[in-house]
Amino acid sequence: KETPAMKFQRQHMDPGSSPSSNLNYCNQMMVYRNMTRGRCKPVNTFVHESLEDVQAVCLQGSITCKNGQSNCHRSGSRVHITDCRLKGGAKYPKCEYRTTTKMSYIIVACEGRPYVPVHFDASV
Ligand SMILES: Nc1ncnc2c1ncn2[C@@H]1O[C@H](C(=O)NS(=O)(=O)C[C@H]2[C@@H](O)[C@H](n3ccc(=O)[nH]c3=O)O[C@@H]2CO)[C@@H](O)[C@H]1O
Repeated sequence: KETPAMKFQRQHMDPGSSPSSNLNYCNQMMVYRNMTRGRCKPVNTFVHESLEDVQAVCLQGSITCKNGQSNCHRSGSRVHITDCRLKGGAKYPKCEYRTTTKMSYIIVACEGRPYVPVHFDASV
């Protein structure tokens, strides 16, 4: 059974690739990481930093999440991310994404013991 922490890593971690100028990055990765089954996930961010560095975000001060919980944390510095956003005309099962690579602070929600990222809240 996939744990929330494993799901976070499947959906949001991609330390292996440097921010890609590959415009097909999202079209490929959203399929590889199983976010286009049954529906096209509308928005998804991949983080191009080590797992350790992203897990360390949980050690930052607590802030309020979009859903009102207070178990969110913002990264201490900007990190390399790629935002995948479903294109306007895209119709399931043809999930077509716009790939945008940038440096941003990330906000994640953390839970459990060990206290690790389980949800990507936003990039700012
Ligand atoms: N505080 C919490 N503490 C613990 N758990 C919490 C908490 N909050 C939610 N969960 C849980 O997380 C799960 C989950 O999938 N939440 S999700 O909002 O749909 C994820 C968003 C994100 O994947 C993506 N997105 C969005 C923006 C962006 O820049 N980049 C980007 O990738 O879009 C998705 C929809 O927005 C769900 O089980 C919920 O219960």
